[in-house]
Amino acid sequence: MSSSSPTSLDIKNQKEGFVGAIEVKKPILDHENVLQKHAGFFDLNKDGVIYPWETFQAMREIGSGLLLSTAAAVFINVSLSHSTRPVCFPSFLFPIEVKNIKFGKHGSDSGVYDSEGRFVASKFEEIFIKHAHTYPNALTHDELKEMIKTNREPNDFKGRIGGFVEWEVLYKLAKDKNGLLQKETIRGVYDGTLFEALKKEHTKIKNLS
Ligand code: HEM
Ligand SMILES: [Ca+2]
Repeated sequence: MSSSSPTSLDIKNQKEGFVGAIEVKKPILDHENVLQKHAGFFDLNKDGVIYPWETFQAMREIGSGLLLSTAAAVFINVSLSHSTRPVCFPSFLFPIEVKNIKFGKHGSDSGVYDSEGRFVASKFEEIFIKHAHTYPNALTHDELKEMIKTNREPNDFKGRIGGFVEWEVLYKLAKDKNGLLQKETIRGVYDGTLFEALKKEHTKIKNLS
C-alpha cells in the first residue's frame, strides 16, 4: 500500500524527479568535486580542456548575448589559463584545464567551494542566514550586493573583481521574474546543474520563436 504524502526517507532515496508534488534535486555529495562540474559544463567536447571558443559557445547556449559571451570568453580564459596549466610557458590559445580548476580559486569569495572545489554546505546556508533578509530562500539584488561587499578581502583587487563579475553575471542570467536570485538557482550554479537548466530553457525559447 502506498501512502499519498512522501516521507523524508522517500525523498532521500529518490535520485531526482518528483515525490508526490515535491521536486527532488540530486543532493550534492560531500566528496564530489563540484567546481570541476561547474567549469566542465563549458568544456563542450569533454576533452578536459576549455578553449575560449568553447566558453563563448557555452555562454551563448545558456542565453547570454554576443557581447557578454565574448567578454566572458576573454576574461575567464585569460585569467584562468595560466593558473590551471601544469607547464610554466603560457599558451596564447588560453586553454583552461578542468582537472586543475581548483587553482583558479580566488579570494573575496563566499567560501562555498573548499580549496579542492568541494561544496561546503554550512557556508552555503550562511549566505542565506546572513543576507536573505526579505525572503528566507532568495536574495534581492541589494542583498546580493551586500553579500559581495561582505566577502571582500583587503588588498585583493583580483579576487574582488572576480567575485563581483561572477555574481553579477549570475544575477543577469538567472534572476527570476521578480528580480530574485533563488536559493536553488545559487545551489545549481555551484554544481553546474543550473547551466544545464538554462541551456534547456534557452533551447526551448529558441525553438518556439
Ligand atoms: C555564466 C557563466 C558563469 C557564472 C554565472 C559563474 C558564476 C560563479 C559563481 C557565482 C561562483 C561562486 C563564487 C563564490 O562562491 O563567491 C563561481 C565560482 C567559480 N567559477 Fe564560475 N561562473 C561562470 C563560468 C565559469 C567558467 C567558464 C569557469 C572556468 C572555466 C568558472 C570558474 C570558476 C571558479 C574557478 C570559481 C571558484 C572561485 C572561488 O571560489 O574562489 N566559472 N562562478
Ligand atoms: Ca574542450
